Amino acid sequence: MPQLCLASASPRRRDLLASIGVSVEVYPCDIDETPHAAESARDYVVRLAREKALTVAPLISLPTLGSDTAVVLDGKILGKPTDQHHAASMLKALSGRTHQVLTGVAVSGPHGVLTRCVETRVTLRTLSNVEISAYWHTGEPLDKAGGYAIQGLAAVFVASLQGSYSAVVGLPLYETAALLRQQGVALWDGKLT
Ligand SMILES: Cc1cn([C@H]2C[C@H](O)[C@@H](COP(=O)(O)OP(=O)(O)OP(=O)(O)O)O2)c(=O)[nH]c1=O
Repeated sequence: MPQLCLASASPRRRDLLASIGVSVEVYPCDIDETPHAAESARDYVVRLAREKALTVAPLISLPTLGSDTAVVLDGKILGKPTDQHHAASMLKALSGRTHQVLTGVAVSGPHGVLTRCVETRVTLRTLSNVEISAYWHTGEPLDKAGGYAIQGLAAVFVASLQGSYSAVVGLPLYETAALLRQQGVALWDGKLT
């Protein structure tokens, strides 16, 4: 029996929830992800997480989770790369520097919509043009914010991380578990705490 509806097409989010024992029913939802004028990156990821959850919530009688992950450099949101040139320009900008990864999570349920925003700081080592080009041809950057996947081949680029590794992959598990408990979703540690 599913415990939660996951309003997401991301296999990473489903796998992360499975890793803490939460079974989900997946309802992918496609919303407009254009940032609003003068919207902060934190407001942006929380708004999208909330919109994803609320688009799907009326369709199913389970608590519903939406999430959004954005890579932010110097206050600018870097989305998913549209082509090789775009991916290369993002990785060149991130090379040798520290950026933020912001992940918004929203869980709708009996207590309304509860949200969190988790910030992680990631430092990439200096990347050569040859590496950036070779990385594009692995196919990994295409559906990832900022054009890299920390859980994949790009792990060799990541010099350090401060914050939540799972949030960078798409869902901050510690904070998500707290939201799920507040909405009455039973987690494996529920009777032990
Ligand atoms: C930085 C980084 C991002 N990502 C992913 C997480 C997110 O899935 C994706 C950012 O896009 P999102 O719009 O957050 O999510 P999505 O389009 O994959 O799924 P949905 O909107 O249906 O929920 O980038 C990684 O997998 N690894 C990384 O290291």
